[in-house]
Amino acid sequence: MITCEGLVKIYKTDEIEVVALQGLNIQIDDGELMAIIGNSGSGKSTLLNILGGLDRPSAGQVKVGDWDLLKITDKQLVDYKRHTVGFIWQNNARNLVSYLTALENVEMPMMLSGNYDPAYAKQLLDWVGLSHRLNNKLQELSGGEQQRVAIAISLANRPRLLLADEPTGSVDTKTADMILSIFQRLNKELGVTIVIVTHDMSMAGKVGRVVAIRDGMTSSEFIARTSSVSTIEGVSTGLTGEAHEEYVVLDRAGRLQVPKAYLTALNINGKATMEFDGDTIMIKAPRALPAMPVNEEQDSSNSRTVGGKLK
Ligand SMILES: Nc1ncnc2c1ncn2[C@@H]1O[C@H](COP(=O)(O)OP(=O)(O)OP(=O)(O)O)[C@@H](O)[C@H]1O
Repeated sequence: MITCEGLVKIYKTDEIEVVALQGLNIQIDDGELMAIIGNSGSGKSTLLNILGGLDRPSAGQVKVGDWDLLKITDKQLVDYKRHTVGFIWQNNARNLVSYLTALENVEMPMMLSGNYDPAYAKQLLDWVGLSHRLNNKLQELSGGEQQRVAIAISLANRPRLLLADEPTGSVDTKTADMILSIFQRLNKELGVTIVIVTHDMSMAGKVGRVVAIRDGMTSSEFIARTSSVSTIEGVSTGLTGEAHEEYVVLDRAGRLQVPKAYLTALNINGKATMEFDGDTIMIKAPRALPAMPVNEEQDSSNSRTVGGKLK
């Protein structure tokens, strides 16, 4: 469904250029429910905004279904945003109108896109567990309920791809769990592909695949299996090794990102040696250069040797 290869995003502000994505590769399958994690500033939201058509890539390849988001025209982008992709933000006020009811909020985007379908609007609210709140105004709903309305709205135009940026960022654990189970249900019943950007490691741990982004590139991947406690750069991810296996990501040219903590621990800076013993690849700090041979006779007379020759 989604292919990004060598994806680059550069923000230019006055004289400063920020490289938010520097050659990112990621593949997301049709019907997948997956999460993207990474430290603040690693480029998660930038990636999501590009996939959602809210921001333009600078270079590289980014395809969603049949759409090429690097080459897409402004007119096509409107169509893409209206029909292919749905968005959920942490701050759900962006999606909702407080003086309308939950049902009206879901119906509104349907009307705007010419696909008014009140039965489907009710069905969506039922799926997110709000069939008893259809006619309540948004301001009468709790934060968690409003977030569930936002999920229903994001699906109003039957998108194939749902992008969620910190969807559980402002709700309690119980509501976060409920939101995740709604995602699981929608993914299963509608087959919609769901990409969640999150800091919430417990949420990440409950999806099939987690991709970690570091410095604007994909660094490692965690694939669900059945078991160990994993860490990324010494920070516990909350992804239990019992449930996830960690893989380092290699691009097509064989490049990989080595965590900064490992490089610092080995004092590797700029260069390293790599050895292959038929089974394992070892990356080591370069060996110290062999000491120059010293001519004792000359040494005692305080002369220096260079390459074994007297100077
Ligand atoms: N509109 C912008 N103009 C300039 N720089 C930007 C802009 N948006 C993001 N950046 C920069 O790009 C980098 C990546 O930002 P991004 O918001 O994608 O990170 P993030 O991983 O989502 O962080 P967070 O978890 O804090 O939201 C950061 O250095 C950020 O300062």
